[in-house]
Amino acid sequence: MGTVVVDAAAKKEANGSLADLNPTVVFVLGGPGSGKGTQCANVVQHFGYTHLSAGDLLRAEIKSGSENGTMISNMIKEGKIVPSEVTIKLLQQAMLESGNDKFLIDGFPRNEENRAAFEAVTKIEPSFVLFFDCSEEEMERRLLGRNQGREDDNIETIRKRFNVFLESSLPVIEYYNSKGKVRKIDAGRPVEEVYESVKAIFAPKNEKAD
Ligand SMILES: Nc1ncnc2c1ncn2[C@@H]1O[C@H](COP(=O)(O)OP(=O)(O)O)[C@@H](O)[C@H]1O
Ligand SMILES: Nc1ccn([C@@H]2O[C@H](COP(=O)(O)OP(=O)(O)O)[C@@H](O)[C@H]2O)c(=O)n1
Repeated sequence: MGTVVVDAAAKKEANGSLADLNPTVVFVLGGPGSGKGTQCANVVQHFGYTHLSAGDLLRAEIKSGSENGTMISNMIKEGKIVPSEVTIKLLQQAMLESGNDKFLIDGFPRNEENRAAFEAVTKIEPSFVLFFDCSEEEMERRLLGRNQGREDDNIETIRKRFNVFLESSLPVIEYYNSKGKVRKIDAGRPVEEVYESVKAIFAPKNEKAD
């Protein structure tokens, strides 16, 4: 009971401060292994955004020994999407702690529940949505070669993640597309070529970025 009260108070405080911040948010979406994290690192270097990967925040939460750790770990091993409440809280905290007001939110929202809950809780609308479009064949090759020791980068979980992407995440991209917010990138090319396209979206016209 005590925990619930503390959580509600923390949530209220986080929302108040986030609303004051009026942050710029870009959602970075695409299938597993499409290169979201790789390209976000480039954007951070050149355009001053803070990169928040929902997956990284969830993995850090497991490592921190949080009471949700086991549940999150089991969901990630199954390629399932963790309840929005958990992920949104981590995103809100990370945004407030960053000291920045420009964010690349990577791998979120991954389903309709994520999308609607984030909008309802934070009142934040993304400026636009970067969509890394890549074939499953290429994504599978990249995930199997990623070598980060991730428990979900095995062929069985990869197939489950692809299904979740098709069934739950693509509809979110379609939703934003209907609002004219999607910037689609052909992510099947080499890293440097993909970045050229990404850069063109962030760089103000007639100005050069490194
Ligand atoms: N354009 C690319 N061509 C080839 N390999 C890539 C490319 N972009 C990323 N990779 C590699 O593919 C793997 C998955 O990329 P990552 O950025 O982690 O994807 P995501 O964040 O979408 O899951 C990593 O090992 C990364 O080095
Ligand atoms: N919004 C999110 C993002 C990730 N996740 C979980 O974290 C896993 C890994 O996501 P990730 O974004 O780090 O990695 P990729 O699947 O994109 O390679 C997903 O398969 C989900 O189990 C989630 O539950 N909710």
